[in-house]
Amino acid sequence: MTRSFDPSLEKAKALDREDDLSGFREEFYIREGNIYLDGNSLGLMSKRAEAALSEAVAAWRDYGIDGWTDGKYPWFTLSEWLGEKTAPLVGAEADEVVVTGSTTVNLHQLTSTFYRPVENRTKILADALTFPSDIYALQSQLQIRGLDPEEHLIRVPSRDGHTLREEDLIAAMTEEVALIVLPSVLYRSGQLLDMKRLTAAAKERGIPIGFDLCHSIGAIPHRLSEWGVDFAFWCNYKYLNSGPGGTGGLYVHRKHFGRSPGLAGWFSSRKDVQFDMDHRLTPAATAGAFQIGTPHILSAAPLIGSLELFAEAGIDRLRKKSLSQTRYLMDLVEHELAGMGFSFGHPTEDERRGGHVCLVHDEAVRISKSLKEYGVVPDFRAPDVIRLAPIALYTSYTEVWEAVRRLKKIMEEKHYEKYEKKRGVVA
Ligand SMILES: Cc1ncc(COP(=O)(O)O)c(C=O)c1O
Ligand SMILES: Nc1c(O)cccc1C(=O)C[C@H](N)C(=O)O
Repeated sequence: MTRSFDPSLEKAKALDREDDLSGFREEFYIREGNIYLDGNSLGLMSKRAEAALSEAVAAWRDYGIDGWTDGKYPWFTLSEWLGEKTAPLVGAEADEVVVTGSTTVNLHQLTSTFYRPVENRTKILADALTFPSDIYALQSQLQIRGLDPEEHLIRVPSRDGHTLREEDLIAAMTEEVALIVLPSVLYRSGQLLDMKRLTAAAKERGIPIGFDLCHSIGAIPHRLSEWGVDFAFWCNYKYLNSGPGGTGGLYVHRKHFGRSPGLAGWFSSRKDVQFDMDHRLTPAATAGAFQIGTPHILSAAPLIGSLELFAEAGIDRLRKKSLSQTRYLMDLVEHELAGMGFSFGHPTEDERRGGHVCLVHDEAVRISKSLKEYGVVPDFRAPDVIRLAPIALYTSYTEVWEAVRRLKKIMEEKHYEKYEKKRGVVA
């Protein structure tokens, strides 16, 4: 915290007045009186996403089967078209990205494609803090190949339970490692890993490396092609606001174009020969080759509208505001909640934080429930984390200020003590 920090409401209002992105808030449906700080779990609906979904439904109504080739967004090429529009967000070329599948399915696809165990090089390198779905996917990939995950899946431990050290990850990149899969931003603590450094280290050792971008896409800029990242995968329903279960995305560096997909299907095909229906697959010479079956058009459609907003706002401006808002939130926490048992789960430097603030507290589960009753939507992640995500497209500084005011009241009045120390079904 700087000495000159001003915790007043007037300051929050002034920050809103100076904010050149504040107009984007009008694009979203925001529940009156509710402070939504959970856009890193499920982003809010924008009017453009809603319109794009309605347009897709109308195309189905109006064109029937011809919707595959006719209408404003022909379905046959929608996945590639959306990939092209997503590419600037991940720092890739247009044909290195495709919108398809889900995070977990895309990880299965990319592991099936890039994991090539040979002789003593059989291990997959991951970490102890990653999202469980990634671990389950990697464990099952090993099992399919008759390898014991206990022996072949390395999970680099955390020294403090919240963060990872790049040097520990690099030290684990041994000659036994055949594949590396890491998160860009850790889902619980919000730590941002140094993807450039990790990729360079993996390349030096000849190990393919991929990243789970669920908690960074739409929140921070990436330079995947330039860094030489081999592959990446993500969901579009968090910062990209594409709706619950919205179609995910993947990136494959162009040096791998021409590789056969580990999990093939007829949508892996080169478009011009797909309807020849030949039993020999001719994979697309782009990231499109890593699709499997018919695209989920209605689940992808909201992204058409969402990506327009990102093109207009620009990811660099969004990151700048996000850093300013998370810094403001951290300053308020330090100033207003000192001595109340809170600490930050992530490093505090800008270049090592993603888009959310991770508050660690022994009473996290009860405080989270209390916050919800007070109209602030956080999420709780067991055992002791409260995640708070101001979203640059729609959260105001005044809301951040008000959320901390309510949190302070909850702590002062010990309002959380009325709740059971037990998480909800979807926490
Ligand atoms: C980092 C991370 N990886 C994977 C997933 C799983 O994504 P999905 O359920 O869309 O496959 C999530 C969120 O659920 C996540 O946050
Ligand atoms: N995908 C989710 C869902 O279907 C229900 C509740 C939460 C989620 C999430 O996305 C959780 C999220 N991956 C996380 O960062 O914890």
